[in-house]
Amino acid sequence: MQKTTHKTNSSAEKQNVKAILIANPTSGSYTTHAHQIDRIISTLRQRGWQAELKLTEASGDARRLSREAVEQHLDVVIAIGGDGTIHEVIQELAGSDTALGVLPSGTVNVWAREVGIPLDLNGASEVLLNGQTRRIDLGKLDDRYFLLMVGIGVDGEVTHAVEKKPVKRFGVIGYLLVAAWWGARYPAFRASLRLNNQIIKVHALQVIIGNTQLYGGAMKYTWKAKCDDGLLDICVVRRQSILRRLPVLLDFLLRRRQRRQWVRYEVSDTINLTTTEPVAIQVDGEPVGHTSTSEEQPTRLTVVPQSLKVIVPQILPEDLFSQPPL
Ligand SMILES: Nc1ncnc2c1ncn2[C@@H]1O[C@H](COP(=O)(O)OP(=O)(O)OP(=O)(O)O)[C@@H](O)[C@H]1O
Repeated sequence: MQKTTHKTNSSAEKQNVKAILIANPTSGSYTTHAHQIDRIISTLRQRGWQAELKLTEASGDARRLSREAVEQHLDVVIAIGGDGTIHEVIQELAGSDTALGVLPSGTVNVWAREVGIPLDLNGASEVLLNGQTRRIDLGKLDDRYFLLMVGIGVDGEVTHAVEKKPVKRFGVIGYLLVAAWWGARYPAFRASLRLNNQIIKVHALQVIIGNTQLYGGAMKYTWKAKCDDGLLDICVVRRQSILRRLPVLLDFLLRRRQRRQWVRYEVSDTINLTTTEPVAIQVDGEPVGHTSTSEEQPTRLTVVPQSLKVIVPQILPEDLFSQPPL
């Protein structure tokens, strides 16, 4: 991966930082990391941070604690969990001056992988102390913010199915089994997307609308996306016969150039989407209902430029950011 370096004078800035660490104890690898967290908090305090740890007890707690952090004008909310916990936190950090920091302890940790935050917590805590702060865009699906992407179609169905079934407890393996089942039998859907300057009609297996590039920790559907350019990237995977689906998936997994032939790729800052039948949606990996079939009230996606402060490594993937450091 190509990398670029933007040095900022972060060590001077990062003293007297007021932070809360919000940990999801049910996230993928939390139990194996729990012992490290106390030591990391001690280190942060030694470096002049006011840092307090709170554990969530249920879904929704991370959002509530983040709202309180913004109200108290804290500098940083550190999410200890995966992309689902981050998804809750950004709902309240959006539009504020409170920055998102991450100690990744989820199953896949797409955001951490995307920007190069180390998956070992000591490495990730170094990023908190010596990283840089950037402002990035957030996408919005109706009233809900998203950091990574919205998926409509096969992955929406898979996310909804995993949520309902006991396979969730088998982690990535359970998810892959459900994905294989749905990937083979999913019928295509018809969608209409009204973008800035055009209306496109598609017959698709999958529509991905990305603020960032990485998908599922491995693939890139929206491979041209920049997280601070004021635009969303749209990748429509066209309908394929059942026999063709596996080779198409392999093209994406192996990031082969030829994957481009299977998709329609667009960019826009607004997308009004309708489908002929309701289609399942996932947002940052969370299941969130179905698409609208009504032209009068379409499913609406927008981008909110520069709405989230994030702490990221000094060395970033060069093709993910378009703006200079703060
Ligand atoms: N204490 C809790 N009990 C139950 N669910 C929780 C709790 N705290 C948060 N959650 C929910 O758990 C879900 C999954 O969390 P999270 O995404 O952090 O972990 P993960 O699924 O292991 O990681 P990833 O999304 O990176 O694969 C989220 O929807 C979040 O809202």
